[in-house]
Amino acid sequence: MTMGIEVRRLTLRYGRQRALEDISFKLQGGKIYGLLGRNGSGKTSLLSVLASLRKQSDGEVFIGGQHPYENAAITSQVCMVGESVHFADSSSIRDVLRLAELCWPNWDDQYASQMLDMYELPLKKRIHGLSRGMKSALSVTIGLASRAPVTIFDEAYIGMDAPSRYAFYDEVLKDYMAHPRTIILSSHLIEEIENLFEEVLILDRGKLLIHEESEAFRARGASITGPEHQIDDIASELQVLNEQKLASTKSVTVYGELPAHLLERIEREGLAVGPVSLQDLFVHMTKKGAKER
Ligand SMILES: Nc1ncnc2c1ncn2[C@@H]1O[C@H](COP(=O)(O)OP(=O)(O)OP(=O)(O)O)[C@@H](O)[C@H]1O
Repeated sequence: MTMGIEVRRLTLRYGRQRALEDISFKLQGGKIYGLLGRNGSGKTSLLSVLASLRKQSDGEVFIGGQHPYENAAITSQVCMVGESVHFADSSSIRDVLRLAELCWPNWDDQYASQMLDMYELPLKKRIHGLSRGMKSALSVTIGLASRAPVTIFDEAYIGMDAPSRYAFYDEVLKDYMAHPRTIILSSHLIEEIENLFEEVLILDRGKLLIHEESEAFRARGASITGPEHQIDDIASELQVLNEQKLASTKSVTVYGELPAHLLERIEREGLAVGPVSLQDLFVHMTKKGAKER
């Protein structure tokens, strides 16, 4: 079962501090979405509103066509997990699983046990005895085993070591193929995870900067390298995100479709054109001083 999400003119304030400002987007659902943004850009705030952990100050949110806040029919269909689980320290992993089973009707206990075996987490272990990485592993286990139609991982895997994270990425894809649903992953480890994203949303200082299919977004970025004067001339017609110079050679990262006459010129003059990673696009677009698009 998949559920779409629609956000209309969403604003969230904490007292006088505005964390999200006039955000609108529509997610068709049944896809893996990446939510990116620098520290403090509003990712957790947005995800908390989607998971009904907070109520927006203005605007509307629809999940499966309904307002989710204090709506049990929807909140039981949404599971958001963060870096560690919010259960009493004295609870055992077994207690946590029993609670999770009560929260999410699609909970798959057998699958949760498989995940716990994979992460070598014994059921009798108590939360206070778990390392940071183990708490993350328990968190992602809950997220995946919830089989919630909207499953949200807010930096949930950040505390895990690289082999555990890669095992999680594999598991997300496998489980999503077997049980298609709407999965949202927020992450700072973009290079590791970007191949999972079908669509990407980028928040910048509380505003939605980009919402696009990942491939289309990546395809808009290019790096062009060659002699400085030629590159400067070409770049003057393009939106330049970044420049690097080494002796008389210059490389620019540009954003936007390259017009045919520039492509011809680049080929004629033997300049090098290469792709730009999603991470590089993100870094250049959200760095301090980057122009608002
Ligand atoms: N409980 C709160 N009370 C007041 N301000 C808050 C609260 N939670 C977040 N904020 C502020 O709201 C803004 C967005 O924070 P949020 O945690 O949503 O960002 P984030 O993108 O998840 O950041 P990070 O990547 O660092 O986790 C920040 O300016 C933050 O200081």
